[in-house]
Amino acid sequence: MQKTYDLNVIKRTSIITPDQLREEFPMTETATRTVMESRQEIKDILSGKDSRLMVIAGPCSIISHRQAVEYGKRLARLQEKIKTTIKLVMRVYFEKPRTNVGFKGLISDPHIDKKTFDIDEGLRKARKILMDLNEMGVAAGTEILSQTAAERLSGLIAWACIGARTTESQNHREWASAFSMPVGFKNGTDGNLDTAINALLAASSPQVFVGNDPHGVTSRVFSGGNRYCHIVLRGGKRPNYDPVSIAEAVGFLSKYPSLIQSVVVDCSHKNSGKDYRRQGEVFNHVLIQRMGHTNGLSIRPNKAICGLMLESNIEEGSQPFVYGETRKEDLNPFVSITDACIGWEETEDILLTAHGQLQQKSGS
Ligand SMILES: O=C[C@H](O)[C@H](O)COP(=O)(O)O
Ligand SMILES: C=C(OP(=O)(O)O)C(=O)O
Repeated sequence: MQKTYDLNVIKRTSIITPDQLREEFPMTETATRTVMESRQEIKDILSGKDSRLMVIAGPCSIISHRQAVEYGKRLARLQEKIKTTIKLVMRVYFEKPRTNVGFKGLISDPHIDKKTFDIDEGLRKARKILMDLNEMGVAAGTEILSQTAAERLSGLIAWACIGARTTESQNHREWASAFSMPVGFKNGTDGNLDTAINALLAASSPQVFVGNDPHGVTSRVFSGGNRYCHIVLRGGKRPNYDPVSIAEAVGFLSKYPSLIQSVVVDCSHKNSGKDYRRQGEVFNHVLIQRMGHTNGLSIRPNKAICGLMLESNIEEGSQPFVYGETRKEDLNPFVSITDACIGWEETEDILLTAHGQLQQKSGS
């Protein structure tokens, strides 16, 4: 018989199972504490029990252990200084959803050579980075793009995000309904809010879907529904961090009282017009909306704004990178090879200033 399937498959190789990876990098008490406490803090912020602001800050993509740990150390020191007003979560993004083609992140290609695609090594690197960050007390946030990564790493994640390109995907909504951590859904790439609201409705409901058990065996999964799914505004055809757009999102959410009524605003992507230098301006604009009347301006506080996201790296901007041509050894690990980011100094400045303002506001 002529073969009718797999005609475009060149080869298959097996990958490490969730159990095997967890055995190689077992949880520690400190890491467990970081994950569980951070998840609870984030849940409390989302539901309004904790009045602090959540800020998810970190590189567009993680490209090395050295970069992740160096950024994490700085974030941990900063967290100590601003912990009374801001809960920091580090962007630890190992999977990049591309508009068409390109580097898909450290898990897909840890040697960044467009040749080896050593996914086992990528998963090991990712788990080691997450272990080390959690050991340092840094809460990790990541985009979940594949079920494979979710099943192997989710125990180390405090906050997860479903990106603009996958918010409409039924599979991603199903996985989110089973996740143990709060999950943000971005609005669609065109700015569509319906997609994100439908995602929240689906992910907060119990679901039955096909997944894998800890040994990697295909199984039916029965999920309970995730009560802590929320919307992340990232702009689309136009930015959506202005008061009218945020009011529109909050108004839309209010039709579904069982959903989280707070929103997180991504200062990057289409909210900054993909110009990293504008992130600080977007951040401050949203902070004023959240705090309300400040410096003589008459603005009502918008408590529905519970979080902000910054794409920030150790050094600002991005570096020249041609996937498959630029050698990993020639890359500066502290500069982005995907979206351009603000640098550490600016990040620290934005967050310390915000802390000062929030402190002043709560004291007034
Ligand atoms: O945050 C990252 C990018 O915006 C996203 O992965 C899309 O990137 P691309 O349009 O360069 O493929
Ligand atoms: C890809 C990202 O964002 P978005 O889904 O909003 O494009 C990201 O945050 O890295």
